[in-house]
Amino acid sequence: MNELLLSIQDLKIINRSEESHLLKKVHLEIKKGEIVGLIGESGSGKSLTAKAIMRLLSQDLKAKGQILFKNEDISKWTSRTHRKKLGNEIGYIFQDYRSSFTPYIKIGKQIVETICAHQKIRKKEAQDLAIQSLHIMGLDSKRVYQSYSFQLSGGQVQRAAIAMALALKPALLICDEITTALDVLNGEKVLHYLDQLRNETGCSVLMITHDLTKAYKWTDRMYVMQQGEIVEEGLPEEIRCHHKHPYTKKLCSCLLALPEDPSIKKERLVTI
Ligand SMILES: Nc1ncnc2c1ncn2[C@@H]1O[C@H](COP(=O)(O)OP(=O)(O)OP(=O)(O)O)[C@@H](O)[C@H]1O
Repeated sequence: MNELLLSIQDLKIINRSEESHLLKKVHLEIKKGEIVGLIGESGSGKSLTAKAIMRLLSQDLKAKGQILFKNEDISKWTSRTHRKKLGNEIGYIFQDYRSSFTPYIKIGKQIVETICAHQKIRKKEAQDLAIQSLHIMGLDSKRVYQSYSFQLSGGQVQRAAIAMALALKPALLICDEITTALDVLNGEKVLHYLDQLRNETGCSVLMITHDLTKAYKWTDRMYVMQQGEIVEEGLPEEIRCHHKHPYTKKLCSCLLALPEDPSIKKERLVTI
């Protein structure tokens, strides 16, 4: 678990038109096989960090600094290499999961096309892989395969989008708020599957979330972001119990209940 997969050093993102700094100084590292959490309030720069890793920033934004993936400077990738790496090596599950699918093409067809675009695989094998991935996500795989995205609930589309990203078994999976559209049970199932996938394939995960409880439970290490800067980094237990930054303290104090905290039940009993 020691080999470095991704290293972000001194990342700054500038809005060209306003000359404002959206990201000020971001340092972040992900080792092979690690699940790393990126937490912070809305607008703090979590998705911009993810888009910078994917080189998917809009034209009006300019990135400075260095991002190394498997020791390669991603800014030096040609467009062809970039296209090859996306999906295959770096998977992204968007916060806006509905945009993962074109509404007028069936889900199954889109997953198969994505698999075939990235892997040398026969269509039949890609179809089987698509069905299998949908099934693993707890979906009625055959029905979802034959459906258009507008025929499914938000949570079902979200899980189909996750299935599509996971089918490619990328080395790094960036998950941007992937459980927000899911109910508690399905959210837990998805995170459990991610953990299982990491154990089986050794892939790494960058888990962007507002949900501190989920980050505590499922990540190996966490970064806390505020107003375009990483203000704290540590193991989940360190962030939870020995945080140093006032912003982390504020975040943690908003938590009503954390699992495995024996004092919580007691307090609740007293209140009741
Ligand atoms: N294309 C853009 N042009 C100008 N500003 C942008 C652009 N994209 C994002 N921003 C701004 O950059 C800041 C960080 O946005 P980002 O989407 O990274 O936040 P976030 O931490 O992911 O928030 P949330 O949790 O709400 O998704 C915000 O103030 C946002 O308005």
